[in-house]
Amino acid sequence: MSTQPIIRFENVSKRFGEDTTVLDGVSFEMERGKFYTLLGPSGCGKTTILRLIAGFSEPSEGTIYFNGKSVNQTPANERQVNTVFQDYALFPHLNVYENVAFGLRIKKVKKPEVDRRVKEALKFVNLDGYENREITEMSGGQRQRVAIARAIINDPEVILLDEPLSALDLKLRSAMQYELRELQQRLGKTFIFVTHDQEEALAMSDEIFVMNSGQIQQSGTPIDIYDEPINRFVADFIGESNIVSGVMIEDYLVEFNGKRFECADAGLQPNEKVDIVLRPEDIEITPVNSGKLTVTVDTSLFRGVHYEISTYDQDGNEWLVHSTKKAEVGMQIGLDFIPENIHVMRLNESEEDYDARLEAYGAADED
Ligand SMILES: Nc1ncnc2c1ncn2[C@@H]1O[C@H](COP(=O)(O)OP(=O)(O)OP(=O)(O)O)[C@@H](O)[C@H]1O
Repeated sequence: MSTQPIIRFENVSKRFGEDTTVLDGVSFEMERGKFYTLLGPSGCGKTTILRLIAGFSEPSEGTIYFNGKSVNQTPANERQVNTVFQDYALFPHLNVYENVAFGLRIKKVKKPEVDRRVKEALKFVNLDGYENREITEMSGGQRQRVAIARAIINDPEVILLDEPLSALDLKLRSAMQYELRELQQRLGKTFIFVTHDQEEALAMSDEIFVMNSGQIQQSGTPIDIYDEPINRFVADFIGESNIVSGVMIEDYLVEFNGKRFECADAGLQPNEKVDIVLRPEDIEITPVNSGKLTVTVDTSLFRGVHYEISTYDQDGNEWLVHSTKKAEVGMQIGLDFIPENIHVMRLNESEEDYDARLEAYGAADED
């Protein structure tokens, strides 16, 4: 099997008119058989990337490759791609069988083969026996599965999913997250999933592309992105964080909150201004005299596994802590953290420079 990326974007931009740049020189590669998630706030360009891959839209600049060949001139119906839309775009006047068979009917596939493939696709999504049901009689989760059966029936190499879970209630949504992931692994196809829900992205993906304003800010495994965010935007978007400004005094020594702390980062300029991230679950509560910072407890909420404790320091900055220890509101406490959990971020570092620096200094591997 080919080892080249199944999809490659090379400097792809998308503009509408003179003033609207929706994608700005985006480059990435996607491997066969992986679950990718495009994650970012509303309007950052996620759907635009899906539309370009599907061939519903053309790049203003740059090249899109499938299996190493440019598809800039390839019409949508000749691409090895199928899309599951947010509202599933099922035909309400057709039953389950006819909805799933639709793509094969268009291709004039013979009846016995249509029968066989529809049955197979429905079995795959655990809907065998539902052939004659009307779409209007199916629940949200079942409709989702019909949409997936319809998407896989032509055996595409890539399946695009544009916020397919956003219409479902919370409980069904997490069940479907699990189901989709499991289905992708059974199928072994490349899935490209769009969401603005970071927990969903972390739970489901092999790789996440975090997007903002038409650019990919960072790509990597959920753990990489959570543990080593490249900048303030990614740190803030992926999970709750304490983010403060600081100064890198020298390799492995950083200053914030008026104090100096040992850290695991290196390869920056002496006295370079940086942003610091400390995750709430990486902070320990201690007595005042043994903490690295002294704070006052503002609120404390019990969240089942841990307390979510909001505190503030002498300058009024908030420090959020997740701890199994209880802390009384109004009390002064100490906060402790290990050097490896102080994440230092350069203010404007490109992903390539960032990756090269981590490789050179091994900061990511020390904990
Ligand atoms: N045909 C168009 N003409 C002008 N602007 C457009 C057009 N299509 C999309 N846009 C703009 O492109 C930007 C990106 O849109 P896109 O749908 O890719 O975002 P998104 O990240 O998928 O957002 P959401 O999560 O809200 O769906 C938006 O600001 C949108 O208004």
